[in-house]
Amino acid sequence: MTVAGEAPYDVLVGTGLLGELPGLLGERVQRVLVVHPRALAATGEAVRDDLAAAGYEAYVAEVPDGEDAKRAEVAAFCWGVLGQAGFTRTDAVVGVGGGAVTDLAGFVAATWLRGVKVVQVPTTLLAMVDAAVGGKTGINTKEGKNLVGSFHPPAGVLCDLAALRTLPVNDLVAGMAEVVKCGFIADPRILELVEADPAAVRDAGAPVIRELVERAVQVKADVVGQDLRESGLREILNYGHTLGHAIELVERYEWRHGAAVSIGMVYVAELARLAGRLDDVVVDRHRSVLGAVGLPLTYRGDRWPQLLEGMKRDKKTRGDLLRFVVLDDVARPSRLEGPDPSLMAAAYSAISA
Ligand SMILES: NC(=O)c1ccc[n+]([C@@H]2O[C@H](COP(=O)([O-])OP(=O)(O)OC[C@H]3O[C@@H](n4cnc5c(N)ncnc54)[C@H](O)[C@@H]3O)[C@@H](O)[C@H]2O)c1
Ligand SMILES: O=C(O)C(=O)C[C@@H](O)[C@H](O)[C@H](O)COP(=O)(O)O
Ligand SMILES: [Zn+2]
Repeated sequence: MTVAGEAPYDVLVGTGLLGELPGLLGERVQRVLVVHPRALAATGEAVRDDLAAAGYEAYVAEVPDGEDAKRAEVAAFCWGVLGQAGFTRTDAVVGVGGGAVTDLAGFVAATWLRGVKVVQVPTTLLAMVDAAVGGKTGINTKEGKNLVGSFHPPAGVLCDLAALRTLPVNDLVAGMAEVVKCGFIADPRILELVEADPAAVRDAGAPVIRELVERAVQVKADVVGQDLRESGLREILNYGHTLGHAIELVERYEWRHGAAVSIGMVYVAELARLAGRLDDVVVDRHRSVLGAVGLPLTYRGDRWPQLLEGMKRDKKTRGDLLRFVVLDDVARPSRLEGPDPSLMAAAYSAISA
């Protein structure tokens, strides 16, 4: 499918797609840096070798696994490789990995010479349906998630479903949180598919995975195609992330993003219920769908002050005004601005373990 915008690009979903990479890189590219995590060293090197065989001057930058990749020091390491190899504005970066690496690779591409091309090759479910698509790039700081970054859309995205075969089940399940998010904010068919066979969605080889990926990517593409820079509509993709990112911060980035977002969605559903915006049936559906997939629904009850502090740094906050994406119903996202502190605390009590 194609993502609309100033420079439209394709997101390819299928198996055995790596041969499409030169086509997505386009005509003038001479040098390519493949950024990959340590866990995917063999894949990263194979992509580098394929590119070299196709005539590119190809390099690799091996970076740490998971959130450890999203640090300024790691971006600086990648800039060093680009500088040493003499990358110019017609050269390119390829991100091969999960969302942490595609966020980093996108950020490195966005900042090198003020912007060079990036093609994303996501290898986790979460990166396929969310992180690699849409051009949000970034790194963390000790104060919060993704606090440094830019909007830098890729030139193309290759979702090769074969990569999911080696993904640990807990990472597959974490990716399902963003898939379910797309179900709640825009495409209820996703919820029906998950509800019909929750066990299947924990199996990377199940046929339903492809439809779920395609549907979630379509939701994301529709949104970012209209609002790349998050001036309004795009905020709906942040459903569950206000508390979710605060949990990640409190947990020192040791939690999976999807697990934190799952709790964040249950929290904000409870908040919407308490604000009189969402009925019990939809709130309960959050718990049943996310729980059936194996995602967490509760969080420790003794962390409210830290979480509140973390939520103040959410990018949807304006001045002192906390803002949440809430649902008025399934597929009817809306905003809740500056909720009463007692309401926010009560919603926290409702999700406390
Ligand atoms: N830019 C966006 O729009 C956006 C959207 C959603 C999430 N994100 C970001 O994405 C990150 C989470 O991404 P994630 O869930 O993919 O986690 P991740 O990138 O941390 O990957 C999880 C683990 O799986 C390993 N891995 C990756 N592919 C593998 C494979 N095929 N087989 C075996 N192991 C593999 C990684 O090395 C890592 O250890 C967070 O930093 C989040 O903030 C960004
Ligand atoms: O693409 C978006 O926009 C999103 O909000 C998708 C989220 O799933 C993703 O985690 C994103 O990185 C969060 O962005 P942030 O602006 O809240 O840091
Ligand atoms: Zn997310």
